[in-house]
Parts: sequence; C-alpha cells; structure tokens
Amino acid sequence: VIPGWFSEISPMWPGEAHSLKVEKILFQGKSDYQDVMVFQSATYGKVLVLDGVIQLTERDECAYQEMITHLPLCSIPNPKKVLVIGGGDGGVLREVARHSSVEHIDICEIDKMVVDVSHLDLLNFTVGYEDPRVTLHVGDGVAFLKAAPEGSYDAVIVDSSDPIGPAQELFEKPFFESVAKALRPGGVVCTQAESIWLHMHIIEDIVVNCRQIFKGSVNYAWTTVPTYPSGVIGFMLCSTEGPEVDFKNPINPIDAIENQTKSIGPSLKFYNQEIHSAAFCLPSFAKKVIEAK
Ligand SMILES: NCCCN[C@H]1CC[C@H](N)CC1
Repeated sequence: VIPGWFSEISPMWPGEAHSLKVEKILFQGKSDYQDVMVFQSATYGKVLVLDGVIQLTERDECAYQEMITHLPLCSIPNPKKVLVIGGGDGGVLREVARHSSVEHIDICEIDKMVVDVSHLDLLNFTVGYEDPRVTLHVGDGVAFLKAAPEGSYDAVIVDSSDPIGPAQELFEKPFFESVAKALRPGGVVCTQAESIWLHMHIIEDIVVNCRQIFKGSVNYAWTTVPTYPSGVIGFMLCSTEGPEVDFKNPINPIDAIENQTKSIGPSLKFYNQEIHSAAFCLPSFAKKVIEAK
C-alpha cells in the first residue's frame, strides 16, 4: 500500500488494482454488514467505499446513477411506482425523482450506516431522500420483495454492490423470481451487472436466469465509470410478459421529463437519448455470450 493512496484490491478483479490519491479520511465505521469509509480524494471529490470497494465518487457517479435509473424509466410510458433495492447513498433516488409521472418510491437498503453516512453532508447525494414520494425501508431486499404483493411496481432498480458480501443473493435466481413477481405485466427491472471485461461468467449466469424468468425482453447495456473495475459497468434490463418494452428505443424521453419537473438536484450530466440507445451496442466477445443465451 502506498501512503496517501487508496487501492481497491478484490478477488473479483484478481491481479489488478485501481488507486486514488487520498487527501483526508472523512468517515470510517463498521456496520453490522460491512466496513464503511468516506474519503476526500485529490481529484475525484468525495468517495464512498464499502469493504474496500469503491461504490461511487463525486466526479463520476453521474454516469452510473443516471444510466441505472433512466435506462428502465425512459423505456416505459408512465412509471408510477418504483422500487430501489440497495442504493442507500441516495443517488438513484435523486434520479428517479426527475420523473414527474412517479407517484411513489420505495427504497430498501440493508445497511443503515450507509443511509446515515449519506445524510451527513459528507455525500451531497442525499437530495433524493427529501422527496415526499420516498419511503425508506431498512432491511433485506430479498425479504422485502418476497413480501411485496404481486404486480406492485412498474419498475425495480437493483443498485447493489458486488456479489461478495451483503449483495450476494441479489445476483441469484430466487431473487430475480421475486422481482418478476413484484412487477406488473410489462414492468421493468434494471440491475447492476458488473463488467464485460472482468465478469463474463457472472453475466452469463445472470442472462441465463433472466431469460428463464422474464418473458418480455432481456437486454444488457453498459457504460463507462472510470473508478469502477476496468472502467465500465453493465446493466441487465428485463421486462415481464405483457405490454412490449423496447429498451433500445426510449419512448419516454428524459428531455421532456427534464422540462416538466423542477429537478431537485443538479441537472443531467451524463444520460441522453443517444447514449441510451448506444449503451446496448456490445463488443463481439460479449454479444456472442449475451445474445446467444
Ligand atoms: N450505489 C452505489 C453503486 C453501487 N454499484 C456497484 C459498486 C461496486 C462496483 N464494483 C460495481 C458497481
């Protein structure tokens, strides 16, 4: 370890590490689930780290939060009821709140410390919690979804950490089955789906499970996040049987939404209609695995 630098070393990306220069540690704690740390970096703003893995940085979180939210919500005509699994930092809530058609947002985060840290002024992403449509549930997303009545939601966003630690079961078949049950016909789910450079085996398993469970459309999209392993992150976009969903051609364009609502946070920095459609273009080595399944 180089003094003054934070390096992300994990069995999920063996033999490689990404480092950020640390100016000051702002918070360090150990919750019932994981180690929680926030530090001021020299060039990426504030950084949230869970169990030694970067969850978001002020400088590039816009790419992930905007894409994981608007890829699903801009693909259906009138999202009203949205569920966020994970996402305790509040960034996804800020993005969901841009959609004026949304009437109710449930968020289920397992680790109260992540929520508390996000409410400190350490991370100014918490603007999302202030929205009156938001109801926070602190608990296990798997149990929450099992208890959700059938067809409760238009959209579910699974903003999870990696499948090592508390988020492990959010990558397994029973969880996807409970998501499908909680979605209305033609409802959509978007999950954090790792890196095509590093995790094709994980992605392959997710695709196989999703094709069995979601009888609408099943697509993989990806984007660039410099501080995530290999600099990219993917998303699994699935819809349940019912009204057709064409994820690649957003029918509910954000520009219109942008004008409708006084969005509570900064305006969109990353997402737009072109990058929405482009996100589904895959390199051949990934296409071969994902589209063949
Ligand atoms: N809500 C913060 C984003 C969490 N997303 C993941 C964090 C860990 C990364 N290796 C992959 C994305």
